[in-house]
Amino acid sequence: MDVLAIPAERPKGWYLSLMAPNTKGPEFAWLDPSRLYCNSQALADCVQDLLSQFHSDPIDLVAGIDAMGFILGASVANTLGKGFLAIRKAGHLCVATQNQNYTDYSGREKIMEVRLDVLKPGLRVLLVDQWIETGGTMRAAIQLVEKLGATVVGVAAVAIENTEGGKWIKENYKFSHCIPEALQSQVDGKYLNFF
Ligand SMILES: O=P(O)(O)OC[C@H]1O[C@H](OP(=O)(O)OP(=O)(O)O)[C@H](O)[C@@H]1O
Ligand SMILES: Nc1ncnc2[nH]cnc12
Repeated sequence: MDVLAIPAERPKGWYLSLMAPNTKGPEFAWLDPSRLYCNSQALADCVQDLLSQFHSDPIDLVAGIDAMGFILGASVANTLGKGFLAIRKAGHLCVATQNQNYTDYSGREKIMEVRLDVLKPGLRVLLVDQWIETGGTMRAAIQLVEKLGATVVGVAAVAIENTEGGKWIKENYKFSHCIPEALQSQVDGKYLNFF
């Protein structure tokens, strides 16, 4: 595969075949989407797909989740001409933070944190992460934004699996993702036929 090649035709989600399956075992995520960020057209098309639901929504700030959500979130922010806020896994920020416990697809208890001096009532925030599997990580980020009084305009990720938590997000927030309807059942089954 030529990872950097830009095809002549670019149907919806064309870049998803750049993602690579887990070859290391169950303690890792089932997939690594990050190779699609290596292809500049793939990243640009992915960002446009994520923004397609939000063209009529005022957004003040994009927040991305540690770590891979930083890449996609910063790309979305840059495309929108807005700033970017990092939502961190605990233990890195040297300033006062709001913290939130959560459990993700690994089943491990984790803590996420955000600095106290950016989010405030009235601020409209678009939350971006690479992937939503159980939804635990995104739900914690939503809780952090809302605890500080800001508004979650919506949630964007390459994929939102139809898990209990993924469905909760879809039912309660405006959302966008990059998975064509015909591929969603493969994503939910954690196997893509193009691997
Ligand atoms: O919906 P969930 O089950 O909560 O899982 C989703 C989270 O897991 C992945 O990140 P991971 O913690 O693997 O870290 P990374 O971004 O550093 O790769 C992914 O990028 C989301 O942040
Ligand atoms: N990057 C990812 N790919 C697939 N499943 C995931 N679950 C959590 N992160 C994921």
